[in-house]
Amino acid sequence: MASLKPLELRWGIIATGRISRDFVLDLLVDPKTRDVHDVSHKVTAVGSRSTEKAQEFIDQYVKDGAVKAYGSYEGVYDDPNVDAIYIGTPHTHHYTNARDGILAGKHVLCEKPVTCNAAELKSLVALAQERKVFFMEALWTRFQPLTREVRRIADSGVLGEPVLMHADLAFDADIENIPKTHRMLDPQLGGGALLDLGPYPTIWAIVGLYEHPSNKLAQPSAVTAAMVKTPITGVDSATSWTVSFSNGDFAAHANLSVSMVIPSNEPGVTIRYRKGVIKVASPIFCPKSFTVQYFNEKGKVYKEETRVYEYVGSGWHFQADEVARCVRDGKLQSDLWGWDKSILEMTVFDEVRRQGGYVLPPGVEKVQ
Ligand SMILES: NC(=O)C1=CN([C@@H]2O[C@H](COP(=O)(O)OP(=O)(O)OC[C@H]3O[C@@H](n4cnc5c(N)ncnc54)[C@H](OP(=O)(O)O)[C@@H]3O)[C@@H](O)[C@H]2O)C=CC1
Ligand SMILES: O=C1OC[C@@H](O)[C@H](O)[C@H]1O
Repeated sequence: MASLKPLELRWGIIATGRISRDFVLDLLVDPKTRDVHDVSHKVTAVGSRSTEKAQEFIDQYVKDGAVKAYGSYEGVYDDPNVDAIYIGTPHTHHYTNARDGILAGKHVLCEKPVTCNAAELKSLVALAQERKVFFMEALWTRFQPLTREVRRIADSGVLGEPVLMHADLAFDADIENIPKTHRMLDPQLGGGALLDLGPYPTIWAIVGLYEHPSNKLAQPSAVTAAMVKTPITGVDSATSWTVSFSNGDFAAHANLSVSMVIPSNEPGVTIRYRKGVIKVASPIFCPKSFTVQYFNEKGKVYKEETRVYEYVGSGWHFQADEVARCVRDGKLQSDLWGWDKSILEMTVFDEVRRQGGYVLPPGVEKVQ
């Protein structure tokens, strides 16, 4: 039997900031170390607002003289040796970068939050369909083996239906001491806790409740929210919101929260089912373990299991493998993190910002 050659996806990197570095370092990890044999990755171009920065990024991280350095993002969009672009710019640039990449015929993996609002996202989805390119938000947590296993256990029905869940993500962004132009503080860059950290509690609400078979992929029935704003620039320093699902006999709530002023990322995620609990360890964007408790008829824990995950790299490569497989198979969206999920996320964020009174400056939202 002829051996199948792995598909090698050729990546162009848009922007040379922190997350582009992290993503590229994971792209360079040998896929065989995570038992992946059907796809592989190659960085062929890096685009930055400055050619020097692009070259420095290549020299420091990619370490391959054949990689092309561009002093503009357009250079990467137009490079025939690039199959897919990875967008690592600040939130409010995602729409324009993704649109330009799609229009140039590239497949697109775009950092979270994929856009500033649901309208921008829907417009990109329509464009990706029209141009027949793959397009996905880089919600890396969804592709990690731990998350897939949580989903498998929940789907097996052994815990019964979920009823209530909590998911929280906090870190101290040192907002008193960073410049007001930092992406965490500047409203022009979509600053604040919700847009930066909110995708993570949301991914767990989607895995725990939206994707649960009993919900039948019904949209949330209600969203309630509260925001605390920092006087420094007016963006949210902490936000809490509840997403309710109610579909026939199924009713469940997700209590979600984020903060950029607390120096602790506990308590993580707790999904409470009728017959047990799943507790996912912090940090919830890349947890390394989770515990399942099984209840007897009296609601007492009769069995507890903890699973621990280890792999080479930092966890961003799993989403890259998904992109490569989807491109290989001619898919425009992922089955694991499809457009419906990003649209749900951005629609909830629009509503949370509406209730919290967080209006982005004029001109920031390119589609409304
Ligand atoms: N998945 C994850 O774990 C993480 C995701 N992120 C997401 O990635 C995105 C970028 O975050 P991060 O890497 O921390 O940000 P950085 O500020 O470190 O990098 C952003 C890069 O975008 C480019 N850029 C283009 N326009 C601007 C502008 N007006 N202001 C600042 N930078 C600009 C710059 O690259 P250049 O000069 O080369 O053009 C810059 O280096 C965010 O949307 C964030 O949500 C962030 C951290 C972790
Ligand atoms: O995606 C992210 O995850 C980790 C956080 O530290 C970071 O601010 C955020 O962008």
